[in-house]
Amino acid sequence: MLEKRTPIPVGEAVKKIMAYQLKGSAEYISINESNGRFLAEDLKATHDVPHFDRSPYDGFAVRSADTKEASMENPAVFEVVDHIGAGHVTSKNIGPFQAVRIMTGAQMPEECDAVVMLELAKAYEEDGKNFMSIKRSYNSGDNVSFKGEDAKKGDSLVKKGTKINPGIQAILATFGYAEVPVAKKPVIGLFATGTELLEVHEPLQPGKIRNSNAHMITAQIERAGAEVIYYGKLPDEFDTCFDAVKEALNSVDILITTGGVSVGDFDYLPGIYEKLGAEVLFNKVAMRPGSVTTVAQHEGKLLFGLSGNPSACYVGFELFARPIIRKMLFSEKPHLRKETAELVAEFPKANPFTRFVRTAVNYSGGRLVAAPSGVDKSNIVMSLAGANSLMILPGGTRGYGMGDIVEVLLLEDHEGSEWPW
Ligand SMILES: Nc1nc2c(c(=O)[nH]1)N[C@H]1C(S)=C(S)[C@@H](COP(=O)(O)OP(=O)(O)OC[C@H]3O[C@@H](n4cnc5c(N)ncnc54)[C@H](O)[C@@H]3O)O[C@H]1N2
Ligand code: MOO
Ligand SMILES: [Mg+2]
Repeated sequence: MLEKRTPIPVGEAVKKIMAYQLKGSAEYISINESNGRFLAEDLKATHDVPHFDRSPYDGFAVRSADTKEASMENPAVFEVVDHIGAGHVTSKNIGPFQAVRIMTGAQMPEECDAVVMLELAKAYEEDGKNFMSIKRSYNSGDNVSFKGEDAKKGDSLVKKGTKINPGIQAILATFGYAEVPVAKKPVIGLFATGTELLEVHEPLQPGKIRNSNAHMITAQIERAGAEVIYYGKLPDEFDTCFDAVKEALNSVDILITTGGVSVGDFDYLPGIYEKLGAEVLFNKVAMRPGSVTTVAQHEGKLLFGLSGNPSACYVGFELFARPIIRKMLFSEKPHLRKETAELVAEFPKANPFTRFVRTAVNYSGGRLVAAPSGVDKSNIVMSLAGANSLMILPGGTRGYGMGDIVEVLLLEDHEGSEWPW
């Protein structure tokens, strides 16, 4: 007899998954490989930056007290007793009315407390000695880049769980992280099920289609920050699928399958979970697409049975698999970021289910506007290409139209949200 499934709200389904404390772990990798990875520790300043006072200009380091009387009519004259570029430190003691020709980035001589830009000084030579004169006065600290101006030792800089970007690369290098503590990428196994599936290089045959889900989900897993082991496609045969799933579970943190999860005669995933003795957390969600998304837990591992229908598969991954992956990457905001946008399309028909419409959001005159990125059906592939977001249209008694303010979940954002439901 056909089993009756009870749909649960999206938020409840996500909560059940997040209750599984799949633990992330850390590893050290070369800074050269760390861009795009997720920090496994808070970053703190381990020393002042810069760690010495330095010149921010090419110019002359002076003692500001010696400049006090300088004016257009009465220039102050300095003997230039040394000449240093960045990386060099003067060994001279700088006395009254002496200066050091200093280049950007070079350490300030101890006695000097101001820098005159080259353009504002007149340099000349007399009797084999170097001099320069200035026509204005300087205050202590003028044109000095002070120790600790960029960061003070102990400052909190970047939070654990943040995705490493080019700016964070600069910080890591500044503090000498040749090896960077990052979250180990969770290992996600992937099977695409379906006797109808052809590999990407195979010519079309009657009744068969190319396996697009495997490539799509692989890219989604990578976008989420995890590592994928693609085990290939499986025919709709119970024993073959059961053995493959059981075996793969030994080597992965999470196992994702696509297809075979609904109520069809060749939809074997529900039977496979049962034979495994896995605990099914839910097998129906009150949403479209992706209503058949099923998640089970077996010996501390999660099994995601995503729909075979491409758009349903895509949405199921983003709402349910992405957050647990991000959690294993130490994110405090593992869910998709939610924003509001103005709808620039018509959805006149009321729908009983909450819909997640593949959407392109864009800025227009300072506002965020949302338009569907193609046909809104779960078996559609083409609308996925232009989707940078999922528009949430709650189920109810009315449709939605131009100008309505809707909520959107951003797919390519790196901030995330703590809990959008
Ligand atoms: N009687 C009912 N039939 C269906 C129901 C239902 O509630 N009662 N739910 C429908 C909904 S909603 C969805 S979504 C699909 C889910 O189907 P499955 O997850 O079991 O997936 P399959 O049956 O294996 O395939 C569905 C569809 O997707 C195509 N597919 C599968 N794998 C791939 C792939 N790797 N790449 C591209 N396309 C793929 C497959 O050929 C089918 O067309 O069930 C409805 N039916
Ligand atoms: O609900 Mo199915 O899971 O739309 O696509
Ligand atoms: Mg099916």
